[in-house]
Amino acid sequence: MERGNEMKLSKFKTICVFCGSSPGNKTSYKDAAIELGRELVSRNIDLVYGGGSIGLMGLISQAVYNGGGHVIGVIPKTLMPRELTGETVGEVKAVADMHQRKAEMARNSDAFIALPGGYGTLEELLEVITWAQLGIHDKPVGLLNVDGYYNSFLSFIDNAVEEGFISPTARHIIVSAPTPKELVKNMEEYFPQHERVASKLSWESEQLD
Ligand SMILES: C/C(=C\CNc1ncnc2c1ncn2[C@@H]1O[C@H](COP(=O)(O)O)[C@@H](O)[C@H]1O)CO
Repeated sequence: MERGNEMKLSKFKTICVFCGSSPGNKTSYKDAAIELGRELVSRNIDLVYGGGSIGLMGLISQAVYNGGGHVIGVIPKTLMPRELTGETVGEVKAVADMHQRKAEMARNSDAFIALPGGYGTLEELLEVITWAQLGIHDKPVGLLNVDGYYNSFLSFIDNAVEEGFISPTARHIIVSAPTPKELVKNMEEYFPQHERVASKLSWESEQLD
């Protein structure tokens, strides 16, 4: 490696990224997916994602793959036909169903990031937040708030805290930032503050198998 071009080190070896199977309407969403992919490569972090080449999923996986990074796509067998998911770059892990997919994605990652996306992304994001709250894992969960896409979601969460449904310490589970660089840095500094309902060990055989 050339002098002055050393790879930045990260405490994360692998990050799981949830993101839209659509590209969204703004160029900034597509740019952010590519920028996050390049940020992972620059820090030597492998990508775990939902597989396929459609929407933001395709852009981030291609960016990591083109940069020489390792890409692992975890796809349920029913979504494997190319007309649904497109071509997949890198390693493909076929799983039986959506539940096994999320467990497999979680097991193989040191942290999670959600880019802009729709129902699928929100469902995946909320599940890993809930798992963190319960103490199933203590991995950082990051929200890449591109162009304020997640402002209304974050306001909703703040309102849930105000209304007494989410504890202020559990609000802290969500780490958010507007750019990939800031987000990964904030996630590197994350330290859980919330009470865990059960220990990680007691959940491991239940949830992540
Ligand atoms: C049925 C649709 C697309 C099928 N293709 C998908 N291939 C792989 N993974 C997918 C697919 N659709 C959703 N996912 C997962 O959910 C997230 C994206 O969902 P969103 O609703 O677009 O936000 C993504 O992280 C994948 O893990 C048409 O949707």
